[in-house]
Parts: sequence; structure tokens; C-alpha cells
Amino acid sequence: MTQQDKTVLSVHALHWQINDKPILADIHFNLQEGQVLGIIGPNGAGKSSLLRCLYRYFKPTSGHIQLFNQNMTALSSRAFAQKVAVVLQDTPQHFDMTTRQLVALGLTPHKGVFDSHTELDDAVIDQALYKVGLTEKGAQVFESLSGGEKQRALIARAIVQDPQLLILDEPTNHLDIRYQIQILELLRSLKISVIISIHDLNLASALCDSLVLLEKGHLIAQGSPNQVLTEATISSVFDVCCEVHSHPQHGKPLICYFYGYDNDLSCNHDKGNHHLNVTT
Ligand SMILES: Nc1ncnc2c1ncn2[C@@H]1O[C@H](COP(=O)(O)OP(=O)(O)OP(=O)(O)O)[C@@H](O)[C@H]1O
Repeated sequence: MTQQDKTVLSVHALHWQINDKPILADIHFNLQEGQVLGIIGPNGAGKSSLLRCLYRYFKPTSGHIQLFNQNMTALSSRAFAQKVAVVLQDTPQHFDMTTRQLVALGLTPHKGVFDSHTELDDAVIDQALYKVGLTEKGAQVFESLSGGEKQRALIARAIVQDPQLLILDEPTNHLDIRYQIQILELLRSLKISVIISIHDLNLASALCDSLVLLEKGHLIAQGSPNQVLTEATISSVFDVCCEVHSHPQHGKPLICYFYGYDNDLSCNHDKGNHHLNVTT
């Protein structure tokens, strides 16, 4: 297989604007097969807008997105849904639907109009519920689940969809720390290509193969966590003081933040001696 064959998604010179207001400018990156790519950046940087372009909710103003070396816009909705699953932060309300019924919706793109529900379908749904730790919640009404349980149910639906590319907008939002780690490790274990937007930089460092850092709609850095998560870049883009160490377990960047932002602050990077110029 050539390197080009292994490129799942290729974004080139992507621009998106709305009401003449540029939101994304000249974004370009590639996603390789089986990799987890994290989209990071401050509030309003354009992470969700970029993902919306990738799952075809927004039409880019200009630029190209190729999925498996094919122009993404050329795919039918059904063909797209067979390849790409999406997990969003704000989901439409699914009144009266049980968790199991919601997860079963993931089968839809692979079913013909007259195909019936099979024992194998049930096994696939059981397996997905088990993977996200919701075996006991299958019969419960989806809307009555906690925020974190809903999030995990939506991930189970995406697993059932059996996509080649999974796009998730802040999948760890409602999750406690154990489930944040567990869900991201689960996504890695699926061995499919994944794009997630994520706020927690330490989680992004630990569990993403590569990162794309956005600021005000521009691509500031991309590459491995070691390449992107430097003290200078983090403090400039996120306007915080920090030190970056090597994580004792996996060796990737571990970011320690400094506190005291109520007043004027300054970071002294030159001396590697970060301090806040305030009394707290
Ligand atoms: N439909 C829209 N109409 C007008 N402005 C929009 C629209 N969608 C996004 N924007 C603007 O685009 C910018 C980027 O928003 P986006 O939601 O993509 O950022 P984000 O990085 O996901 O932010 P957050 O971390 O806060 O979720 C924001 O300034 C937002 O107000």
C-alpha cells in the first residue's frame, strides 16, 4: 500500500465564511489510516466549524476535502454514512426511545429498506453497549440517562455504524475523568481513524497520535503532541502560563498550569522560570 492509499482524509486550503465573516482560513492537514487526530484550540477558534465542514453540515467556501482519495462532495448521503459516523455535543431529543433503540439506529446506513433485524444485529448492539459500559441501561429511556451516559450511548451508536472514520465533537465533555480516559482508549482500540475536538490538552497529549491547533480560524501548528504542545505555543495561543514536562508513564507532554489570572500576569519563558506577576 502506498502512503497516499493510507490517507483517509485530506484537507487542502479550506476556507469557510458566513455572512462575509471568515471563520476558517487556509486549513490543511491529512489524517492517516488508524490514527487519532485531535483538533485543539481556545473557545471560538473554529474547532466545531471545521468538524462541521468535515461531516458535510457546512459547505466550505473554498478548498478541497478528500475522503479515501475521493472528492467528499461526490459521495451520496448513504455512501457517506457507511464510511463516516459522527458524535455531536448537542443531540436532537429522542423522546421515548430506549437506549438500545437509539444504539440500533447505527445499523440504518447498512440496511436495505426490506432488511429485517437479525440476531447478529442484536449481538452487535449488545457488544457496543458493553464496550461503553451501558449493558444495564439498554431498556432505559435514552432521555432519562445522565449526560455522561447519553454521551456513551451516542458513541455506542457510532460503533454499531461500523465506520471507517469517526468524527466526535468534544466527546469527553460530560464524562468523569475515568470515562474520559476509558472512552478515548476505547476509540483508540477500535483501530479506525478518528477525529475529535478536545479541550483537555493533557488528554489530547496522551491519547491523540497527532494534533491540529487552531486559533481564530487559522492553523497555528500541526504534528505530534511533542511538536505541537510546547510551552511557547500553549502560552501564546491559550494565554496561560505553563510548564511542559514529560509524562512519567507515556513520555508525551504533560502540561502543568500556573494560577492567578485575576490580575495582570506575565510569564517568563526565557528563563524557563514561569511565574505569575501577581500576588494571589
Ligand atoms: N452559524 C454561524 N453564524 C455565525 N457565526 C458562527 C456560526 N458558526 C460559528 N460561528 C462563529 O465561528 C467562530 C468559531 O466557532 P466554533 O464553534 O467553530 O468554535 P470552537 O473552537 O468550536 O469553540 P468552543 O471551544 O467554544 O466550542 C465563533 O466566533 C462563532 O461565533
